[in-house]
Amino acid sequence: MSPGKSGIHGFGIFAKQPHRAGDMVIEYIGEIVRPSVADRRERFMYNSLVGAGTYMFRIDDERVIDATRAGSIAHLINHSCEPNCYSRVINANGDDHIIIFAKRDVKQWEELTYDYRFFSIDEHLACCCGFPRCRGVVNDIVAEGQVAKLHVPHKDLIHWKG
Ligand SMILES: C[S@@+](CC[C@H](N)C(=O)[O-])C[C@H]1O[C@@H](n2cnc3c(N)ncnc32)[C@H](O)[C@@H]1O
Repeated sequence: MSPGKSGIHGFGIFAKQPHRAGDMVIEYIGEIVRPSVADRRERFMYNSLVGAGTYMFRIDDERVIDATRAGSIAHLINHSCEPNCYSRVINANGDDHIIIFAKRDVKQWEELTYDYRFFSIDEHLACCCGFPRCRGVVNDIVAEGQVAKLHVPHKDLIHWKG
């Protein structure tokens, strides 16, 4: 794998060798922190770095991998709504690992991508993947829709019957 200028955003990661569907491609490595720590770092430290993206991978509600200052080049993999890779949490000997697998056969020098399923009901990140089925945002709009249904606007409570 090799970093290079991406057609999607900034720098991305390109396959030096072809991969077969299902191959393990790379592990996403970094420092494991609580979501509150990741939020603070993003807001007060990383947002001020010129041209920096977000190098955070949310494992679950309690753990985020911060790959900004430590980790593998996997942190440069861009998002696509029609990706050639996907991520999975794999438990080995009691430790969780984020592994990026090939979703289909990947040709040499293709840019590697996965679906970030970025979750935020406050912030929408416009997607530049350029694929025909691009949903327009990097966000996971299905999950957001489910959470949004649980949020009843205050004005609706006046006539709310439960
Ligand atoms: C982990 S970085 C990926 C590497 C990034 N391209 C760079 O040069 O630093 C994640 C950031 O890249 C940008 N990004 C990745 N995929 C994107 C996409 N499909 N559309 C728009 N921005 C994207 C967003 O700013 C996101 O926060």
